[in-house]
Parts: sequence; structure tokens; C-alpha cells
Amino acid sequence: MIRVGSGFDVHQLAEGRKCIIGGVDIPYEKGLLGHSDADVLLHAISDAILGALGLGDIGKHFPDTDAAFKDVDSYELLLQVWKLAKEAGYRLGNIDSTIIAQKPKMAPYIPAMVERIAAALEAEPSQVNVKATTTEQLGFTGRGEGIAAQSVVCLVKGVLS
Ligand SMILES: Nc1ccn([C@@H]2O[C@H](COP(=O)(O)O)[C@@H](O)[C@H]2O)c(=O)n1
Ligand SMILES: C[C@@]1(CO)OP(=O)(O)OP(=O)(O)OC[C@H]1O
Repeated sequence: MIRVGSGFDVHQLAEGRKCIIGGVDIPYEKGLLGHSDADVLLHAISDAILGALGLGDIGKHFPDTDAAFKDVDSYELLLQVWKLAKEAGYRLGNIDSTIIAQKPKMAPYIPAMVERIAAALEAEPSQVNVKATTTEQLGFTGRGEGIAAQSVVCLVKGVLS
């Protein structure tokens, strides 16, 4: 069986915050604001996995009103989401994701993101694709007010014929 899910997330850029994206700490003058570490890419991927499982979204599983998730490492949330996928008998088919950011330049950090995401999902790096795009200075991402990410995940159960 194959199940597909999609995820989308946005976080505001603010001074005095770390810029953690895809589990990688990116040096930048601003960082992402959220209840958690605001890792916009891992949130989009977590939502895509939960979507494929038909289990809602990360806000349902890890509410931003719960102090337990204040400044939580989103990699830990992704590990918990992946546990649900494994318990349901799924393995990763593939992921494709896009980070939408005018700045900073993501390309140098994408290989490390892919390695970390693949490790969390017990998959090969070749099963995980991460891309980046600007919005040509248009909109909130183009003005550098925030960063968005989207992801599509394919989960597989059993032997495919
Ligand atoms: N934050 C970003 C945005 C883009 N990239 C890379 O640059 C390429 C060109 O971006 P355009 O928006 O002009 O298409 C893009 O394909 C990415 O490889 C990036 O590294 N970081
Ligand atoms: C991850 C959670 C939980 O700490 O907080 P945020 O960092 O605010 O992220 P968001 O993508 O808005 O929603 C999910 C939240 O429940």
C-alpha cells in the first residue's frame, strides 16, 4: 500500500533566535520564531507524514499551548511522528521538500539536512530531496519577514507489485 501526505509551514524571522532548518543550525543574522525551535522544514515534513497516516497535524500531537514543547527540538518531534508511521507498518518511499526563503542561502546546508532527515526516517539520503527557492523578493518571504517550507511524503507498506 502507498499513502501520500503533504505539509506546509511558515515561521516568522526575528532577531535573537537561532535559524534551525532541516535540523541544521544555519548561521544568519535572524532566526525563526515559534513555540518550538520553529524548524519550518521539519514541521512541514512531520505534517506530511501525519497527513499520509491520516493522523492530523503536529499542532494536534504537540500543542503550542503545552509548556512541554516550549523551545523543543523539532527533530525530537519528527522522531516521535516517525514512530507512529513505523507502528502503523510504514517505511519511507520518498520525500520531496521545498524551503521558500529569500535569505539565507540554503544550498550549502542542504546535504546536512538530507543526512539528518534520512537518519530520523531510517532511510537512505537518496530517498530525501530538499530544494530551496526565493520568491524573487515578492511577498513576506521575499521581504525577509519569514520562511516557508512545503513537503510531500510517500509512505509504503508491504511488498509492492
Ligand atoms: N534561500 C535560498 C533560495 C534559493 N537557493 C538556491 O538558489 C537557486 C536559485 O533560486 P531562485 O529563487 O532564483 O530560483 C535555487 O534553485 C536554489 O538552489 C538557495 O540555496 N537558498
Ligand atoms: C511545533 C509547535 C509545538 O511546539 O509549535 P510551533 O513552533 O509554534 O510550530 P507550529 O508550526 O506553529 O505548530 C506546531 C506547534 O504545536
